Amino acid sequence: MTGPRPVVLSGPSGAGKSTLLKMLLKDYGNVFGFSVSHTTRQPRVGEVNGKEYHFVTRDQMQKEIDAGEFIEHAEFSGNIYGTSKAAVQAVQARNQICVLDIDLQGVKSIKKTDLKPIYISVQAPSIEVLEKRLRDRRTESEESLQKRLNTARVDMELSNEPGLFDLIIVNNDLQKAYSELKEILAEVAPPGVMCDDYPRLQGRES
Ligand SMILES: Nc1nc2c(ncn2[C@@H]2O[C@H](COP(=O)(O)OP(=O)(O)O)[C@@H](O)[C@H]2O)c(=O)[nH]1
Ligand SMILES: Nc1ncnc2c1ncn2[C@@H]1O[C@H](COP(=O)(O)OP(=O)(O)O)[C@@H](O)[C@H]1O
Repeated sequence: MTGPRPVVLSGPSGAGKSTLLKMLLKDYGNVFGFSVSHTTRQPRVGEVNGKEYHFVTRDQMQKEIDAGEFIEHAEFSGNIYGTSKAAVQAVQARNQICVLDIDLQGVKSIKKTDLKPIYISVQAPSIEVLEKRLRDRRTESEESLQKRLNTARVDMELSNEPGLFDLIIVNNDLQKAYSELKEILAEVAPPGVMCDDYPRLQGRES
């Protein structure tokens, strides 16, 4: 793989990965590009096919996995999620730094590839806070919420494994978490880009 190192964001459902990613892409959307995963889960209200995910059926996804079109895939909370080769190539073709939002199984799979990203884990301050955030988000059924909380407990435990992540961001105060994210991304972004003035200079700040 050539070009700048990609970035992996992982961490429990509800920890704040999508929120931080949205902030990053709003401010630095010409520097970073999101790797749009495939999933068999149903779209949430407001989610657009091809933007947050490529929403596909299990049959369709399994066929593409069998055809070798995925870099990695995993079963999460009763659905398949996966990163296609095309998703990463699309970002790299735009000369952007590729950002992947994947679960812990995805992290372990990506570690076996030659992608060599920076690995960042986003964690909530506690399981209680995580549960409140997930409930307040109102995207999950009680069953899906419980599955996510169970997976989150495992994620919180395993993510502390030395060497697994380059950085663990505890997302308590959102602005502080975002600053920490920008600070580590300065290591992969072109010099000077991650300065606070960049979004304003690009006319990207609201
Ligand atoms: N392994 C893997 N995990 C993914 C991929 N895309 C999303 N995920 C993970 O799947 C989990 C569930 O995602 P989602 O259903 O969007 O729920 P949310 O994280 O609560 O917003 C999250 O932990 C994501 O990081 C992928 O392509 N591969
Ligand atoms: N620092 C924070 N403080 C309070 N609420 C937050 C914070 N970060 C994210 N949230 C909220 O928590 C919920 C889960 O965040 P989200 O970005 O969807 O998590 P993830 O993508 O990791 O599943 C969302 O409703 C979001 O608005």
